[in-house]
Amino acid sequence: MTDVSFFEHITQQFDDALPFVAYRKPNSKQLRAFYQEENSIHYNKDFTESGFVFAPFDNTQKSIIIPDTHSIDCNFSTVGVTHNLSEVILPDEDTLEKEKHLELVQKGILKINEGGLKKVVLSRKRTFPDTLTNPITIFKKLLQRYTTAFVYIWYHPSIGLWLGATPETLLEIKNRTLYTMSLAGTQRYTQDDKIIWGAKEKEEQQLVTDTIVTRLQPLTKNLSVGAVENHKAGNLLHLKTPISATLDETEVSLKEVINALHPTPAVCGLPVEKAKAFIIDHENYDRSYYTGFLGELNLKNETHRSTSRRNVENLAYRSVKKGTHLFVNLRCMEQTVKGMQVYIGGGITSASIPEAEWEETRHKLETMGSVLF
Ligand SMILES: C=C(O[C@@H]1C=C(C(=O)O)C=C[C@H]1O)C(=O)O
Repeated sequence: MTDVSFFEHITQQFDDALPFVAYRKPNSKQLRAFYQEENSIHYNKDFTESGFVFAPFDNTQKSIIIPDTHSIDCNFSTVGVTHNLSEVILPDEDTLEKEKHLELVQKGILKINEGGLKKVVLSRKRTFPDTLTNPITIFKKLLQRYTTAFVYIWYHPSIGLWLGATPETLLEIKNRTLYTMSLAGTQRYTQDDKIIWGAKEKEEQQLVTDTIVTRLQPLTKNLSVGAVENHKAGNLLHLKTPISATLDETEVSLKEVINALHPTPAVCGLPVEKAKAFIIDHENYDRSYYTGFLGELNLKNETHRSTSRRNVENLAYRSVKKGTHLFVNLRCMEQTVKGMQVYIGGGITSASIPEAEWEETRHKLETMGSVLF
C-alpha cells in the first residue's frame, strides 16, 4: 500500500469514529495500522490475545486490545511531507501551574526524607487549547521529527485519542530472548557540550536498573546487563542500560513478565506500591494511559517456522512463538474537548531540586509541544 492510501485509510477510520492504531517502531520506515470495522471495546484478559495492547498506568485497570484481524502497512518516507519543523516557542505557562508542581515535588522530597520511599516519579499535564486540530497531521509531524522513537496514534471512539513518541521499551520478546531497558535521568541535549551526568541522575538510573534485574532474575535465565549509554530523545538525553535474558514462555507466562516489569521505577518509583500510593494521593489527576504501556502483543505474523531439521526442539518451540514488542507510554498527549493535553513527569529522589525538576518537565513539554503548532 502507498503511504498516501495508508493515511487516507486511517483518516477515514477516524472520520467514521471507528477504532484504530497506527505506529512506527524506532529507526524503522515501516508504518503499520490495526483497525476495527465495529466500535466494540476488546478488553485484555491475560495477555494471551493477539493484537495491539493499550494499557493504563494503574495495573488494576483493564487494558484494551485492537485485534490483529484487520491490518495495513506501508513504507513511510518524509519525501513530500512539507510540515514546518522549526523550533517552536511555547506559550508561557500559568504561574499557578508552576507553584502547584513545585509544591508536589517538595512533598515528594519530604516523604523520601522521612524514610520508606526512595524514589517517586511525579507528573503533570498541560493543556494547549489552540493547536493544530487534525491529529493525523500531528502524527505525521511526530513521525518526521522523532525517527528513533516509537511513534503512534491510537483512537477508540469510547475512550479517546492518544498520540506519542516514546523513547522507552518496556519489553521485547524475540524467539527466546527478552529485551528491556532501564531509562532514567534527563538533561537537555546541546550539540557542542561534553556530556556530564550528575550524581542524582546516575543514582536514579542505577535504582531502575537494579530493580528490573531483581524482578527479572526469578523469571529468566542468563540475565545480562549492558553498559550505561546516552540515549537521545528529541532535544533530551537520558541514561540507558540495555538488559536481556532468556525466557521460556512455556514455563513463565507473558502476564507474569509484564506484571514484574510494569510499572518500572522509571515511571512510578521505589518501592513501587508506596510510590504508586503517593502518586495517586498527591498528583491530583488521573494519569490514565500516560506511563502505561502499548504495542504489539503476540503478533502471529512475526513467527518464522524454522526449516532446519537439525534441532527438533527448537522447531517445535518456534512454531508456537509469537512476537511481542511493548513500549512505555511517555512523551504522549490526549485529545480532549479543552485541547491537546500533554503529559510530562520526572523522577524525584532526596537529591532533587524542585526548580530543576520543573525545568525538566518544561524541556519534556517542548519535545511534544513543538509538533502542535
Ligand atoms: C516520566 C517521564 O520520563 C521518565 C523519567 C525520566 C527522568 O526522571 O529523568 C526519564 C525518562 C523516563 O523514564 C516522562 O517523560 O514523562
